Amino acid sequence: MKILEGLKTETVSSRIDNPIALYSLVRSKYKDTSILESLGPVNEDTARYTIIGVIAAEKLVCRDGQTSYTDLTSNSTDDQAEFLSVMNHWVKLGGRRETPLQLGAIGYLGYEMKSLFERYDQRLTNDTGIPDAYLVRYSLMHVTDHYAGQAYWLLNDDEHRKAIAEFENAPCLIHAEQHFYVMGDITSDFSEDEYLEIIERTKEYIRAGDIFQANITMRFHCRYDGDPFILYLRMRETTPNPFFGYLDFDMPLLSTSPERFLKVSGRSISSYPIKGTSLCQIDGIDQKEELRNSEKNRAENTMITDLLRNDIGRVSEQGSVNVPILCGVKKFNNLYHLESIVEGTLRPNLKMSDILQATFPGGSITGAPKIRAVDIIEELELTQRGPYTGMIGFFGESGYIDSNIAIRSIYFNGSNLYFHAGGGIVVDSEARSEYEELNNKVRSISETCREFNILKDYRAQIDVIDGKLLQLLNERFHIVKQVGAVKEQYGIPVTQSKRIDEVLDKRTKYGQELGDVPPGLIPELFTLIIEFAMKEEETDSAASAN
Ligand SMILES: C=C(O[C@@H]1C=C(C(=O)O)C=C[C@H]1O)C(=O)O
Repeated sequence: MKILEGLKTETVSSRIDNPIALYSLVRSKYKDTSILESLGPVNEDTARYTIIGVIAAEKLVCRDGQTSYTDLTSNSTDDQAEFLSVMNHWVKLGGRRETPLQLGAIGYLGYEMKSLFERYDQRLTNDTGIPDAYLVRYSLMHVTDHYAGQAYWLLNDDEHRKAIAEFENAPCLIHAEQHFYVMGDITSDFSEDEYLEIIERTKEYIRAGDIFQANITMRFHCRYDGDPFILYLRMRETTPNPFFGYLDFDMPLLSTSPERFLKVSGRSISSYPIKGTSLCQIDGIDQKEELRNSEKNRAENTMITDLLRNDIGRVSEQGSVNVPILCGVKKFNNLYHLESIVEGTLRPNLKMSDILQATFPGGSITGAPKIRAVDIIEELELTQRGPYTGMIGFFGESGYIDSNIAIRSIYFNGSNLYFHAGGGIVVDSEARSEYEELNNKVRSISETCREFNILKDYRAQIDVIDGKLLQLLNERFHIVKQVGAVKEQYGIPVTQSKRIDEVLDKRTKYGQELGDVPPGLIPELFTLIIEFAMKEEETDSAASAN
């Protein structure tokens, strides 16, 4: 099948200054839309652009090693497409536009796409149904440059002018469907003990000399209902990070990643490996210097930085690779991470596939050396990673690429949502603190999901009522103690069968009149209360007898 040619891109300026509101409207009108956002303080490099994929023209979807390419304008599909040749066709490296002001594709390459580049062991199977890769090439996009305070439409089809006019004139409000709920508890595939055991096995491989480091991860899931975009809107508030995105594909994917994988602009290529994690505060004490000086975390990061130098070196001019920052401490919400920067100058005449071949999957989520680490991961982990630890990004037709490492990300298959977390394991890793670190990494996602638990409001009401019940019980037993004292003083026996029968009878009848109290509960509950009350009275008498 003929793949659509990259047509001349036209740039039209836009007055819209609230891209997330625009996106909420875009997704209500079109299929396969997407938004990439960089959240946090705006500067020249990060939090600069918001990129919205508005009208989809082509898509590329990979499942179990099979790639299908669809030309959405004619609705024709080729089920035997070659993933990398389509990507090479879509992205021409070395273009002169060094910003995302160019049409292009948005989407993800999941971790399983690794098998395009190397013969890795394959043991785990896809049990979620999420495609291994999903990329959409757009003929209408909207890009906001927050640093320059400007916004643009990019289009290659005059027909889209009507849509642009409609969006420009629409009220700038966030459109979101009614609800998003999470049902039941979040469960993980490993129990804590199993995870600790896996960490020990990883360390055995390290001691045996197979690897220096492996990034071992686990999956969490729970049931959901409704529109995941509502969760995305909330995550923007709870955990703003520089590599956010929402891909509104057949199975939506949202990312709150802090980590840049690859940026390509003109001939420069860079990667910002993150490795080394700590809560910002432990017992009220700031952990920045602790992390900066942690030998273990610095070693973890340095190994991966070295791996990235090697990977980027494979596509860079000789002598051009350098590391302007090694182990810088950066704050991402409640976490500090060590982040390095590796950059190089691309050799001329490279293709997109050369870059992926040299670097994918990212070293920070595999370990070192990469190939052996990936095989060990396949042996030790319990589930496929899906989009997690792959890359999510923008692939511009003139060669501007910006992408994240798809960590702190959630994918949705219609009934369940899934997210994963993990960390780099080295020889001196302590299994229990690795488990804690992993939980710190998912905390913002799991806590935000819990806010949407369908039972949350009811549970809160029950908590209040239970509080009142407990106070009343406390009052009741306070009086029971006084009764005990009186019985003791006047020699009245603690057990008063007639009174017990009376109380049980009256309470049971009153319970029935109330209507909602289950009939069997009251006699059982009050028998128990009276039993304990008599014990209290007896203890009281015994105490005063002593
Ligand atoms: C694997 C994850 O994170 C990776 C591991 C890190 C670490 O070990 O310190 C830090 C950032 C990521 O490269 C994750 O968040 O799930």
